[in-house]
Amino acid sequence: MSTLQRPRLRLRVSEKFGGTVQGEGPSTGVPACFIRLALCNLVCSPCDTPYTWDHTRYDLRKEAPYQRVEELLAWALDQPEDLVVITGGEPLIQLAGLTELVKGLRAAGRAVEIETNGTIAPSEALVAAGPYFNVSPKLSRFGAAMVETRRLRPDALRAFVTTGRARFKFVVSDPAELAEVAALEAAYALNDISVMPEGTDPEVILTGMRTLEPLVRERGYRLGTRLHVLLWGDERGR
Ligand SMILES: Nc1nc2[nH]cc(C(=O)O)c2c(=O)[nH]1
Ligand code: SF4
Ligand SMILES: [Mg+2]
Repeated sequence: MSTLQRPRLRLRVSEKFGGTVQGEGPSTGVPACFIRLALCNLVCSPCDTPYTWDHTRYDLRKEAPYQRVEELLAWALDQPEDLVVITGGEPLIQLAGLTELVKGLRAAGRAVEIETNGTIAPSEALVAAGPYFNVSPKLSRFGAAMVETRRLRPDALRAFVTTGRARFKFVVSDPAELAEVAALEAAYALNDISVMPEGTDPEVILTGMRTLEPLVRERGYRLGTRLHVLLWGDERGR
């Protein structure tokens, strides 16, 4: 292929690290390496990765340098872990580069999970590349800094459900928020729902799980956690 057909795509990357496990969602505990893409289209106040997007507090020229997709691919394929988690920020903002990256990883036989806030519909090409989508729509408390129409995009949520490769993950800090989860489940026929507590401190996660466990079980959801927080607290790169 000529370079015209296949541009040398680059991605703005916040960090990449291996030697850890998937800490959230259905693959919790699976050995994984991570590529954290920069930039986000939302502005959640409890965000634990503001350095990926908040240019008022961080210098994104330093925090979010460009890297070539081939270089990222070479790095990921050099890691021993079979599972590559692409997170952010919001990875779907950089759709073209993301798609090339996922294609390369899948062609090399890697399992790929994309962590997303569910507001940007995946393209056909991205879905065809074969990642799983861990979709985490923001509830009213977590997304209080935004109007509902910004944090919940009906068309995008439907598009994720239609892929058949999406699982849904909600961060909850008050049991009352489970009613919001149930309303979204009904409105969009969401499948494979896990509910996890909010927090960057192991004690807070554990206490939250103890509170949520009976309520989440009653509703038939999966009790999620943040395993990396339980193990390593707020340490970056885990
Ligand atoms: N170990 C580990 N698992 C994770 N799962 C989702 C993460 C994220 O930041 O999106 C994350 C993370 O930052 N670390
Ligand atoms: S969607 Fe995620 S990365 Fe973006 S601001 Fe909210 S919590 Fe942070
Ligand atoms: Mg995280």
